[in-house]
Amino acid sequence: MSDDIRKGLAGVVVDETAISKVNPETNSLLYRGYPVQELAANCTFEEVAYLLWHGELPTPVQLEEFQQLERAQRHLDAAVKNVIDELPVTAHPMDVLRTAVSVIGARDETVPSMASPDDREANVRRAITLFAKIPAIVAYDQRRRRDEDLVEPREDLSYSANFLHMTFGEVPEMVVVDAFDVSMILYAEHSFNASTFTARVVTSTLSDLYSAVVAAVGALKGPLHGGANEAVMHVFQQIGTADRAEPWLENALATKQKIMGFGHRVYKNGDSRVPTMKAALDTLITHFDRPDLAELYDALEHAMVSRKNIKPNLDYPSGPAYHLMGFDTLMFTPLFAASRVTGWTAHIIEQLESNALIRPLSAYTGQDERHV
Ligand SMILES: CC(=O)SCCNC(=O)CCNC(=O)[C@H](O)C(C)(C)COP(=O)(O)OP(=O)(O)OC[C@H]1O[C@@H](n2cnc3c(N)ncnc32)[C@H](O)[C@@H]1OP(=O)(O)O
Ligand SMILES: O=C([O-])CC(=O)C(=O)O
Repeated sequence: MSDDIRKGLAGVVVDETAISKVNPETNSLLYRGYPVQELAANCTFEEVAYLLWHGELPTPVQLEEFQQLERAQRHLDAAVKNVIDELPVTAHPMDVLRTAVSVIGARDETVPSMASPDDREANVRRAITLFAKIPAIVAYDQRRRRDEDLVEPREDLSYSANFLHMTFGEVPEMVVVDAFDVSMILYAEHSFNASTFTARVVTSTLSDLYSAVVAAVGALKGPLHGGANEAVMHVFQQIGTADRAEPWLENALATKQKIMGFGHRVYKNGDSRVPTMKAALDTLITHFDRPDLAELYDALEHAMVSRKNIKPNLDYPSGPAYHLMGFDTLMFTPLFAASRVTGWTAHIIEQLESNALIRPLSAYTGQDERHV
């Protein structure tokens, strides 16, 4: 292969962004200049979503306005519910989410048939709509799989408390709500990752915001990206107990398996978000009295680091954290999507503000010219 080819675009800088900075040298992540750890410690997910779209944290008045807009749109529309009801429970929840977002987009009459690329305000409005409605879709999908009825949203609750209320029919203790909110903040944005880049490619053709988000959901589903948080839990279930982690890993590596929740395209020395999510997981482990899970987590991490020197990524602590919160394993990647829709839509808006069609070249390796 020619040296000019950068398989998987590894190491290629394709555009500028002012939304987030991933720095593997300092192992840091900034959203609009703020370290993500500081945002997780001091802000709510609603404030972080506002920051990603607008570039600044909201004033109290701006936050109030945003919350009113968001809380008023939290219900699941009948048309979307009917489409979900038609889908078999064998469908992966990411397929359900992808379909539901597509329905919301097709029903939004404000989407111009000929793209009007620079309508920032309309796109922020659409982003807030998806931000508000995705929790209802995800919560309802988990409930219908458990043969439970839909739970209506509550406007008096924060984003995270309401998400958990719609999923479980009650607001759990604050320690759970806080851990969930931290996970939403950490998952919100990560520069040109595969799903965000997908959204930017779709946007670059002057397609609409919903089409870009639908495509991004599809990209996030794969186990090399967002699907890894679900896969981590399957791995934990397969291994069972801490003493089995090392032999399990030996066998998995001998059969050339990728170990889910480990490794990263950009961070080669650990993921900047892991310590914060691991602290949230530890709080849940103490709260639910599950030292066995902590032992398994540590044993697999230790085995992987000693054997391959490959460190965990964010999906490694978030998988077991969502498990302890009570989510079904299949729902983990939609939770990632519920958060990342903020980053995706911020990038869609940024792409439109300085658009160039994304269309790379390829080196042809097929047949020389021939004739029929
Ligand atoms: C929030 C997120 O989306 S983070 C990513 C979530 N995805 C996962 O957890 C899936 C598991 N991880 C992986 O598959 C990879 O680490 C990726 C896809 C995330 C990154 O991959 P790349 O940057 O392409 O790394 P690359 O594949 O070049 O890996 C370099 C070497 O480390 C190995 N490696 C990397 N990650 C892993 C892993 N998780 N398990 C086993 N080996 C691994 C590769 O096999 C390769 O070895 P080789 O040189 O002997 O062939
Ligand atoms: O940046 C990446 O390639 C994957 C990732 O961690 C994310 O999207 O959060």
